[in-house]
Amino acid sequence: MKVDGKDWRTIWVERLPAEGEGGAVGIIDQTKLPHRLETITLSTLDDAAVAISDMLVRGAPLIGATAAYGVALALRDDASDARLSSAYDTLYATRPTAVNLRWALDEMLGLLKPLRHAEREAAAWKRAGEIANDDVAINRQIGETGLELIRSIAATKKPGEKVNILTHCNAGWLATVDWGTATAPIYRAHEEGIDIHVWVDETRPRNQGAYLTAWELGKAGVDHHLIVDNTGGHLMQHGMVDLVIVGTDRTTASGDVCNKIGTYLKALAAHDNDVPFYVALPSSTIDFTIDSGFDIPIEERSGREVSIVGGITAEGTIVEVQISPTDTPTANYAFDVTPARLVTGLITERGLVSADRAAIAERFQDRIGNAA
Ligand SMILES: CSC[C@H]1O[C@H](OP(=O)(O)O)[C@H](O)[C@@H]1O
Repeated sequence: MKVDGKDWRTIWVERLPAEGEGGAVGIIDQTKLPHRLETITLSTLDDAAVAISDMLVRGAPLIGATAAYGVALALRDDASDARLSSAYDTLYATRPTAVNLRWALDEMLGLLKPLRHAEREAAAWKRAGEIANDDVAINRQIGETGLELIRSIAATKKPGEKVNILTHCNAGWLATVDWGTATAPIYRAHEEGIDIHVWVDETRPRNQGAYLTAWELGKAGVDHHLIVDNTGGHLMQHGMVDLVIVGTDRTTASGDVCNKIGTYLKALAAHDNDVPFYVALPSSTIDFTIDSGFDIPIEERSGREVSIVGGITAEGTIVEVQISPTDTPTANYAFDVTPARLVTGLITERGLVSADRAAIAERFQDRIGNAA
């Protein structure tokens, strides 16, 4: 995506492995946004694992791509079965909810295991690059699918009226290699000159909406307003939301959607106010091995994320402040599950799909066969 005239991806190859020197990838350090656009270099397996667990990179597709490169980085000096297995386990343990992590690691292991050790490192870098490039193409296609949805709503508007879209957390290009999932239709509609406006949920406690989505949309010139998480229901009651589009970290074979905490409450409000509630996702985010969303592991993160917020002072200093009493106990569930019955449809790289087992199976039959 363009930022101040420069094309960016969230992750890129800085150096392919050459004689005696290992490869390296660059990432945007998303913990520094929106006030600093900083990059860092990952040159080891542990660099990649920490980048995922500490959320320097986050978002299901980007987690998958980073893990794929993490496997490639791991094979620099040792491409043995034991090293491959330990790399898988190290990366798999970083975060439990986004299924793209498992999908990418299974892709890498399935490719590399049968190869001779001497062939593995180069093959890993090649496959990781394909996963990253495929993500960009798939998200672009998700954008085309969602664009038709937005276009159909725009056709019902009077001149000067905007299509109002609400999104939760960050399912933007920062959550993927590029384009995003929920934002891909937004960016395509913006490119097509459709008059859109986005309500951006701040998305406590890590504020991916305030820190990341607001930054993305601002840089892209998309009209938007940042709102506190509890505003969405009020807006929907007053006809101020035409469409909700969110991302997902794992969607089941029956269409249950696991996404950032608070998504379920938005879906309830949308259902109660007859607002279309869509989920944008690549098929790599569908877990074909489970039906119930309640079988998805829900990450619990440090309570520090609840009681402390980061920001910038008037002098431009990045600070963190404690918002609760220092001894206040906290609970920090990072995701929730929206049952398929509350999902209007899935915006995928293969078009719109109903959030039900039969429709998903029909559209992705070829993927089911490969499921673990
Ligand atoms: C396109 S996946 C975006 C998805 O990932 C976010 O979670 P996190 O920032 O914790 O990785 C959030 O659930 C987004 O909807």
